[in-house]
Amino acid sequence: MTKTECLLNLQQISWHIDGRSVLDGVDLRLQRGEITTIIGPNGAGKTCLIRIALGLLPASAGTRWLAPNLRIGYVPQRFPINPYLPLTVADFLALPGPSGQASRWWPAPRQRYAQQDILAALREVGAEHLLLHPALTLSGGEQQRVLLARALLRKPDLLVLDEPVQGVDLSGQNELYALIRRLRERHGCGVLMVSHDLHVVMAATDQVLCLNRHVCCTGHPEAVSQHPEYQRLFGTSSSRDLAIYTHHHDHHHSLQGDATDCHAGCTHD
Ligand SMILES: Nc1ncnc2c1ncn2[C@@H]1O[C@H](COP(=O)(O)OP(=O)(O)OP(=O)(O)O)[C@@H](O)[C@H]1O
Repeated sequence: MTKTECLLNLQQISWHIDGRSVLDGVDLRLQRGEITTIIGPNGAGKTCLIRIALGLLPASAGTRWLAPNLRIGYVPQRFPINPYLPLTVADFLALPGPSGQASRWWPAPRQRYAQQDILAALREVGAEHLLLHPALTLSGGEQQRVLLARALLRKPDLLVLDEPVQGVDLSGQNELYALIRRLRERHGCGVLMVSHDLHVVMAATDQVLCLNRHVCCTGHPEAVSQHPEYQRLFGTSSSRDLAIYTHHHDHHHSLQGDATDCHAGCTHD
């Protein structure tokens, strides 16, 4: 595994619907081992961009490149379970998952997951105790852990999460982001996620892409929070409040995340 291995490269992606431009000329590049978070206001095109990255939505223009044989684990915004199906968490995780590409004529082949893999995935996300719970009665944070376990069963090179902390309280959000960081380290995967504001992701992400139909700004979260486009979208108070979430160090970052004035004794914590 190399740190600079590119997993996903979207170039000049545009998407139009009903004569309306939803995404316009968006670039996004993600490396193995890196966490990139897409932020932006409601309707900014975050979910559409994720769906284009996943290949679920064809772009109107631009190119999408994935590393060969890339395995993607996807954690959707909502729990994809029919309310009339009384599944336990174990039943849900045992549903066969795709194990290859769909062709024009045939759906993707599916694979069954072994019991020990299901248990290991649940253990990894701290949700082993939920094995026999009815899937539909889980809390927001429990649902996200179970969906993460499901994504891990694919042994992903790239984890894609659409608003993973939606409906989760603040301490639960911090726990979930810490879990995502641990999974990135343990599996050496890349992570692409959507979030609504930079506040909670500040300490959890390497790169931020601030989207509002086009890319407003992109780079290290600290640098993005100072960018005029970010402040115009989220207000200047939002970047002031970020100070409490910032990790402490004694140098600054460029938009690319490089330390601009790092000296021999400077520190990160
Ligand atoms: N299938 C579709 N048909 C028509 N319009 C669509 C379709 N899918 C998305 N849109 C529109 O595209 C825009 C961007 O939607 P998207 O779901 O990507 O926004 P978002 O940034 O994820 O928003 P939110 O933060 O509210 O989840 C919205 O105005 C939405 O109504």
